[in-house]
Amino acid sequence: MKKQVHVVGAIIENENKEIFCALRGSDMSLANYWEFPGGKIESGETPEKALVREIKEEFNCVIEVDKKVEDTTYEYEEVVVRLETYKATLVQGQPVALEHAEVRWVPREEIEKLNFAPADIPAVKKISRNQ
Ligand SMILES: Nc1nc2c([nH]c(=O)n2[C@H]2C[C@H](O)[C@@H](COP(=O)(O)OP(=O)(O)OP(=O)(O)O)O2)c(=O)[nH]1
Repeated sequence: MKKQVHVVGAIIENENKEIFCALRGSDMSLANYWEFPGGKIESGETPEKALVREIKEEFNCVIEVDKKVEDTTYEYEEVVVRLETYKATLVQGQPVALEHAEVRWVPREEIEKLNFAPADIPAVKKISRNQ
């Protein structure tokens, strides 16, 4: 059976209705795909707690997690990913890319132009439709 991973992603929006997007580096799995920043939920963690921890670890800032946007399961060649995405806002600091190749604040209606990881597409579509 394929490895199953349960991941959370943050859709962080600023006051200009721009979304924070992160590009995975060429040394990461799913290399060169854009994603909503986040990562794997550790055992005993709530999705919200995992998101706050991952964003602090990878971008050195603090977010507040808001409502859930999407819950998608996507089967990649080697792994099955369940990705839950949540709206979030920055409450402390500005995100800096500690592990990613690039980060960008992208106007909500333009995020569909980025090459997002396949598991993210349902959330990308929802967000760009203004939901
Ligand atoms: N953080 C995040 N991961 C995503 C998204 N979409 C998506 O398919 N993934 C996948 C990529 C990874 O396989 C996994 C997240 O893992 P991670 O970012 O915490 O860890 P990682 O790169 O070290 O993963 P791995 O190579 O060790 O398996 O979920 C997304 O929007 N955000």
